[in-house]
Amino acid sequence: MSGTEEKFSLREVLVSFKSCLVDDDQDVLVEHYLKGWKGLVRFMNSLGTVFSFVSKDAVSKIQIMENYLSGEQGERYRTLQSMVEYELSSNLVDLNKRDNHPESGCRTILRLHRALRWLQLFLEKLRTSTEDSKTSNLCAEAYNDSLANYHPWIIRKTANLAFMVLPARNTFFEVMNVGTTEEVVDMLGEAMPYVSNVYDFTQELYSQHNLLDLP
Ligand SMILES: CCCCCCCC/C=C\CCCCCCCC(=O)N[C@@H](COP(=O)(O)O)[C@H](O)/C=C/CCCCCCCCCCCCC
Repeated sequence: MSGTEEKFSLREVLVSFKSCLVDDDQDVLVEHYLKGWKGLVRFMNSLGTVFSFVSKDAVSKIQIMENYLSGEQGERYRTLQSMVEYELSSNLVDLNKRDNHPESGCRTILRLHRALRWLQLFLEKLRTSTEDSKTSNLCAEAYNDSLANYHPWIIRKTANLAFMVLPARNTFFEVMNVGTTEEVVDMLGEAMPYVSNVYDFTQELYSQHNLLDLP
């Protein structure tokens, strides 16, 4: 990582996912949701260029959402609930095939939401891992049980190859900039419920509106 880039901090990511839940966990602030993802992308960038195909995709999806947020209809994109209501009522979502609205907020968030399930599984595996656990195995298991179900063979293959160069658990924990292994494990335990609440809320919202299979 270059000296000018901000260092990853797991604490910051935790704060973002914590602060994106509002109205008694009944809504999610898009700005803070994206901030959480930006922090995670910073972490991934610090792991080297082998993950750049992943971070490029995440960055482009974050950018799509930031453009909506800073656009004329920005207020409609303030929360996930308001975004879904606005885009559906204005016919701005391609429901069956990509057509006039290939980059709707709803489909873009769905891609990140599916990745959040991977993150949830991966963080839990890291939290309960032992000293001899291999991060590459933990990451691959989490991926194959979640996001891989939505990816074509070539992406699954490339992702599984990239996982093989993930650093060892100790190094991985160091890059998180939290402190000792015990402190990392504690912080992961603290972070999990927030990530899960964000995931569960989004899943329920998308399920209610039949948005879980957007093309
Ligand atoms: C506490 C720190 C530990 C964990 C840190 C994790 C950092 C992860 C940061 C970002 C995660 C990646 C987010 C990827 C979003 C992927 C969205 C997606 O599924 N996109 C595909 C579909 O999009 P459309 O074509 O329909 O627009 C797209 O085709 C994907 C392309 C890229 C490949 C995605 C592979 C995903 C692997 C996820 C594991 C990342 C490994 C990071 C290792 C720490």
